[in-house]
Amino acid sequence: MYKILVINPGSTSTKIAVYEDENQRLKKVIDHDVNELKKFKAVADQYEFRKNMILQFLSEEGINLHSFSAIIGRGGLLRPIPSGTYEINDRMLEELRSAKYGEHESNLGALIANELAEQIGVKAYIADPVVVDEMEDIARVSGHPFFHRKSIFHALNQKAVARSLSEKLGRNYYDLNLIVVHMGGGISIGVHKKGKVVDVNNALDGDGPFTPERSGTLPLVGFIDLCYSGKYSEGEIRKLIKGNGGLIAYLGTNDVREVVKRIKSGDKKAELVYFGLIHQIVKWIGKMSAVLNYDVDAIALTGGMAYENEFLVPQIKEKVSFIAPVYVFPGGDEEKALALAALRVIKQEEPAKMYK
Ligand SMILES: Nc1ncnc2c1ncn2[C@@H]1O[C@H](COP(=O)(O)OP(=O)(O)O)[C@@H](O)[C@H]1O
Ligand SMILES: CCCC(=O)OP(=O)(O)O
Repeated sequence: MYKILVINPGSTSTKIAVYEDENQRLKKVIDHDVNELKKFKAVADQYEFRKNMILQFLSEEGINLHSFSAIIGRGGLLRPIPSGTYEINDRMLEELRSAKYGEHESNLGALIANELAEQIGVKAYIADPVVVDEMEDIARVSGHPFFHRKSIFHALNQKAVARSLSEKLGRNYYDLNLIVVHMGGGISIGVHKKGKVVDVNNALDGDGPFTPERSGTLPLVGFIDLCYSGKYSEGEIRKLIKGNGGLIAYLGTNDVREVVKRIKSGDKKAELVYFGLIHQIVKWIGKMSAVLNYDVDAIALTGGMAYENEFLVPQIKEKVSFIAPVYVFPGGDEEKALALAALRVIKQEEPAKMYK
């Protein structure tokens, strides 16, 4: 029996799971309050905070770190790479520590997994990091040669949910055209064309619908005016795109449950903003369906927001069901996907890829 520790840091939560072979024994989702995370200037500064939460969870559950056969973390911002399971190496660690390809909480997954694995002398891995790139060249054209559209998204959960959906449909993932909508701290809408994510919004860098904590695509000229207004530092402007954008900017919270509560108590501003967010998600589903010539076999809704059944799921279903049937995978399958990825490698069913 192999015992796997799964570490999944997201922008609004830390998820931890313990697997014994294919079976989930424990899982904990720790939601982070916006004000709690505000204390940290850079994502790397959250390292000890998030690591200690994981160690505290293990200690509360009476689990000895030495009992694990391997540790796997969510993979962060590296150079664009193919889907797969990667053994954590020095190059990867160095690039994540220095945020060479940018800052996101998923960068902490490999760093924490590596430190804990070293302590107990086992291997550490990541799988399907946020930089998995299967985009068609036509989707990279941005509108100006200075800029290229990039594939940065919830690759791990998008792939896991797409496979689960294919199974549910009794079809092969490589024969299907799917739209997968991951709605978490970031939101990505992926076009899965016969097993490849050929187009997706860059969920991190101001592209796509706004989110609980990101601005998504903004009106460009207004944005340039703001950059040159002298009112904001570069850091503040970057934060306005990621961290302090979206629901946080409008309503001061990244918690969709809190927004729903406010709407139900008659808060009209919360209603307008939240319905505006749903409106943007719907527009992106339509736009991405066009990439598939509207030949879409199914649409999947997933991520933490897909638990929201009062407004979000019904409104999206009402507006896009005519394109294809909508299936809901609340939360998603990230921890299971990570555990299975580690198991395939340690059982030698698949070789670990090397990040170069
Ligand atoms: N049961 C729920 N009902 C409504 N919204 C939820 C629920 N659980 C989580 N969310 C919302 O989902 C978002 C976080 O999604 P999640 O996939 O956990 O994100 P991340 O991995 O980026 O931290 C938050 O806005 C949170 O409020
Ligand atoms: C970096 C893209 C993936 C992403 O946005 O993840 P979170 O929703 O966990 O922030």
